[in-house]
Parts: sequence; C-alpha cells; structure tokens
Amino acid sequence: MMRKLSSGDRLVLASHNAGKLREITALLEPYGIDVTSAGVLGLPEPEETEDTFAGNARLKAHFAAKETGLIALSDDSGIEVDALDGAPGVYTADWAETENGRDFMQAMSRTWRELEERNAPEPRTGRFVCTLCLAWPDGHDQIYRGDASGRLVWPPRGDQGFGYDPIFMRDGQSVTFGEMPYSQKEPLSHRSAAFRKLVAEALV
Ligand SMILES: O=P(O)(O)OP(=O)(O)OP(=O)(O)OC[C@H]1O[C@@H](n2cnc3c(O)ncnc32)[C@H](O)[C@@H]1O
Ligand SMILES: [Mg+2]
Repeated sequence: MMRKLSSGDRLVLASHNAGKLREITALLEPYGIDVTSAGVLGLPEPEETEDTFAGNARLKAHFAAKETGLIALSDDSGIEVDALDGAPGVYTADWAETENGRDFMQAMSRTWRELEERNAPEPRTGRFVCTLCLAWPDGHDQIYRGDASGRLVWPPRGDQGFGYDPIFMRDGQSVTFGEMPYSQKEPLSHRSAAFRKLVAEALV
C-alpha cells in the first residue's frame, strides 16, 4: 500500500548535504509540506554501510524517521562513469574524503585521471543517479529513482551547483551543471527525475 504526503505534513530531510537540501527544498516548495532537516534537528549522520543507492537511502531515511517520529525523506546519489565500470557510483562521496574533510576537486581529478589511465574514448559517458526514500516512523517506506545521462568533461567549469557538477555535461547541453543557475539544472537533473515519480505517486 502506497502512502501519500498531504499539505501540512511535517517532513524531515535526512541529508547533511547543503546542495541537496537546497534543491529538495525548492522541489517541495509548491506542495505545502512543513520541511525541516537533519541538521536543524541536530541529528547525527548514520554510517552508509550498504553497497546500493537504495540501501543507503533506506538506512538514512529510517534513521531520521525513528529518531524524530516524523516522516523522513533521504537522497542517496552519485555519478556512474561507464568507462570506469560504474565507479565511483555509491562511493562518490567517499572519493572526496580527505583528512581535512571533503574535497570534490580531488574526487573529480581522480575520476578524470582514471579515465586517462584507461585511455577511455570520448565521449566519456556516464550518469548521475538519485534515489529518494520516503520513510514513516512505523517502518514503512517508498523508493523513487531517477537518472540524468551525459558525459564528463575536463577541466571543471562553473561555480554553481555542488559536488561533481563542474565536470558533468547533460545530454543535449553545451555547458556543465556547474555553469547553470539552479533554475536551468532543475528540469534536467536526476534529483528532479526521481522527485517527479515521488510527486506522481505520493503527492497528488
Ligand atoms: O548522505 P547525505 O547526508 O545526503 O549527503 P552526501 O553528500 O553524503 O550524499 P551521498 O552520500 O548521497 O553522496 C553522493 C555524492 O554524489 C554527489 N552528487 C549527488 N548529486 C549531485 C548533483 O546533483 N550534483 C553534483 N554532485 C552530486 C555529491 O557530491 C554527493 O556528495
Ligand atoms: Mg552521504
């Protein structure tokens, strides 16, 4: 049985990523949901121990729903590069980890270096993937997945967006997600593709 969110429901966003929070808040804006976040409520970040996007999305959403007693929405996402056999995939954030916190310039450089080492032919195709999990405090959940296919480019371009946006060019586009204002990225993104499915099933 699928459950629906209704206007006035209180929802906790189970993410500590400022870029995602900005994008998901904007997507939810028209629906009259009362949105708060894991950071605002002081929730710790659960360890992402699963090896699938859906597994980690479930883990993050259920953790926040149980801790708060609210409906929770999580986002587990990443970039899959074809010539790297889908890497970094679920490990996209891990590739950015350094002793001093996350460094996405380092993660993007590693990705490009590995493509060079393999002499991967152009275009260097791949996709952003987003899995949203909506979880209720009683343990029920619903999963929505979206993707956005494109190619990786070098050097990084643009200072908008977050994460890998400066090296990702969506199919049919001639600028990276990093060069687009959010209003231009939104209709093209993996996150909004997943969100459209959530809206169709759980919001209207
Ligand atoms: O787990 P939470 O707290 O939500 O935040 P996170 O940053 O750790 O998120 P993930 O575990 O899902 O890791 C996915 C990484 O993939 C990257 N990513 C996901 N969506 C992206 C987007 O729209 N643009 C650029 N990079 C993105 C981003 O850098 C994330 O850190
Ligand atoms: Mg994470």
